[in-house]
Amino acid sequence: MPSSLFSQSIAARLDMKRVRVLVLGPFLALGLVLIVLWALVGWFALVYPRSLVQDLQDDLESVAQNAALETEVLLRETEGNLRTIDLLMLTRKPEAQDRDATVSLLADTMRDSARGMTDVMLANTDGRLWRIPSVTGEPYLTLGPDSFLTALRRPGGPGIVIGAPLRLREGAHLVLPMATRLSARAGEFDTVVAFLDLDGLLKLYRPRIMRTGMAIFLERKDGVAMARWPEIAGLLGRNLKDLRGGRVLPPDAPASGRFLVAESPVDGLDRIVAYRSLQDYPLRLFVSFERDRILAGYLKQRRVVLGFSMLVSAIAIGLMAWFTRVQARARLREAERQATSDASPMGLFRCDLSGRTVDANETYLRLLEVDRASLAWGWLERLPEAERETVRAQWAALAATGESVDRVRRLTRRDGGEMLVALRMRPMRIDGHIVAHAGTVADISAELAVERERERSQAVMSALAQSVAVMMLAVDSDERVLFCNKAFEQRFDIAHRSWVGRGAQELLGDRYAAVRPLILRAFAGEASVIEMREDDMRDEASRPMPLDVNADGRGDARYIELSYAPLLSDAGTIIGAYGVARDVTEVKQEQMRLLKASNTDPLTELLNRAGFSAYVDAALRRASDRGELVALLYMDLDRFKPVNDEYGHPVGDALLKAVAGRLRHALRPQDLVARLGGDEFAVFLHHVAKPEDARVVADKLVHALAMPFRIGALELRIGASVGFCVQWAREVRIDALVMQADEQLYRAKRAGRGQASGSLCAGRPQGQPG
Ligand SMILES: Nc1nc2c(ncn2[C@@H]2O[C@H](COP(=O)(O)OP(=O)(O)OP(=O)(O)O)[C@@H](O)[C@H]2O)c(=O)[nH]1
Repeated sequence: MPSSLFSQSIAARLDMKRVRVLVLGPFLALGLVLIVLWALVGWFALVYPRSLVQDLQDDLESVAQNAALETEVLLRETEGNLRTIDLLMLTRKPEAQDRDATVSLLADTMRDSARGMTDVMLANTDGRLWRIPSVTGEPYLTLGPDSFLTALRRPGGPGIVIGAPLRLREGAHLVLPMATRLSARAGEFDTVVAFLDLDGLLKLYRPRIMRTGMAIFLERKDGVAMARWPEIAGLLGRNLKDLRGGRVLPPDAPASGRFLVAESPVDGLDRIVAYRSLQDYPLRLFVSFERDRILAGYLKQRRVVLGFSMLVSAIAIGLMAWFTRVQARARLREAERQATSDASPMGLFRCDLSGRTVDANETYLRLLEVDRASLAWGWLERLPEAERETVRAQWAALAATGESVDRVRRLTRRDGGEMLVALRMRPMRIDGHIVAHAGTVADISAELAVERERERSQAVMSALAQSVAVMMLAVDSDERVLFCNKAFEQRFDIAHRSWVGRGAQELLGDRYAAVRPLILRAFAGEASVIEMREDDMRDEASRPMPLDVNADGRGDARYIELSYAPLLSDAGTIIGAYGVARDVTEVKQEQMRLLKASNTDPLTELLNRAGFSAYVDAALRRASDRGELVALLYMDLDRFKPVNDEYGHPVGDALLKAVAGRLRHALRPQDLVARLGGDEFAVFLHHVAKPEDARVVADKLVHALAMPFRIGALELRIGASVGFCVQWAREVRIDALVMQADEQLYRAKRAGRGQASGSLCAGRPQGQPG
């Protein structure tokens, strides 16, 4: 496997590991918390109660031991007292022992001073007991022959016996009898009995009861209840075996121990018990505690702990669900970021504060021909080897200072080709601290080539625009000047490039009004071309070039052709307008000269038939628009043919010229005069004030031509017949006018020549203003 692929797979594995840690980390942490929590809960639910019981049993055991010791001490003291009496009695006479003064003194002393001992008596074999001293001589108490004392008399029986609790008198405290055989019979007495005050014994126990629910119970090994605190009425003296569920430890049971009682026969409660056997007496001391009472506190705690644990678990599960959702969203965002980053036409990268690239998209890798394993400084391989270390040091310094980078670098491809790369980098800040850098890399080789090409073509275009004679102007959609060429600058006397940012109106001055409609049409997407006399551009509004009958195409008038078109962006949207203004005076003059030639009679330089027809058409339209009266006069020279015949055509031609001159002289400059052919002439009058004016003009012409003509040395007389008609321009067509005028001419000729005949129209037509 190639080393780069190998390290790439390691990098991928490391990346996956990082992702897994990030994804699973919170779940593992929460899972761990839950495991620890429930382990603690398990310990608390299963182990802790047992240890509670054990601790309690330890306590109970210690109480039992101490209480047993104290009981034993008390019993021993009592036994000691019994032995003392026994010894004393050995020294006394056997008669009337119960009244012996010394023994009585001793007994009294013991009653008063011995701990717990309330009385001492002597017993005979049939179970009757006498106090010491016996005041009455009568037995104080009768136990009967089968009392506990019988055990003393059994051969091999115990040296000392303890009887069941009894009352010496009705209503007196319970006492515990303890007896021993006298070493020597004293009369009928063979036994001395001491009575221990049970209350005194219980007083010993009471301080041991540390809490409610605790009990101390003294039991004789055969099962007889000897003492209990707290007291239970009717219990003492009874054998446990006789109670429900009662049970007695076997004689060979260990001297001490502990156990759980499911249900105590004494009070019917479940108890935890520790016991201790007295060493020298057949007694056991039980210390117990109500199981429910010790667990009550625990159970309350357990409810709290379980509730708390379930709450924590619910929160943890909720958190996990929330984490899952957050992570799903975050992963989706990350995947989206990754995909869009990879789809970006630009290389995107991030580098740390030491300048090492730590993340990049696919475009970056492809562009710089770097593989992910060598991401950190792989791009340096695109530089000449000699430069790499220097560039690396510079880059690291830039990254350390957090400087923004905007530069273009020339890099070498793996195949040896070159590319130009635009590099931009900016610091990433968190709370004002630079934590990393992010940037873009773009291959601008192609853009640069295009840009250079564009610059070149712009230079060419600009040079062309500056060198041509036509004026060029480009404005943006606010009519601010984007460009105007040298011809424009010169014509409008603007300093070079001083037009930058100025408004078209300011630049064009009084010509703006004429140009603006074209600019607006261009903004609307329409290209338009018009020709104007330059003088007219200064008028309020541009208007088409008027038909000037007398214009001869020469003179001072300059003509401009304006063409405007929309200025389009690369995207095809209109961003302004551009226009070209061309001086077309010479072309115009030539056009007018040709037009004039085609419309002019070369001999007389009057309009010919075609020219007359064209001009009359236009003049009639204009007159119609204005609601004017118009008149058409047809004229034929009288007796012209004889001049030709007599003096030749050149004289005839000269005469025709003279006629033309006289006609022009007789008419207003704006009246149209034409030679229709031969010796026929026509005159069109527009803006006739009243119909009769036409007759006046006709008569004036007849009169003008009746005057002799001087041609060279000749004086020639001819005349003219005129037919005319007058009509409201709005109501007549040209051919009708021609017909009428021709008819009237015919009439004038027939009437003897040298006169005018005409038809005048009726009054002003309806609806026509006066
Ligand atoms: N010199 C000259 N003569 C022309 C020209 N054109 C036409 N004519 C002549 O003009 C004459 C016109 O004829 P008419 O109108 O019958 O002659 P007229 O003598 O005026 O006759 P009335 O009109 O009846 O009086 C003809 O003899 C044509 O040859 C031209 O250009 N030059």
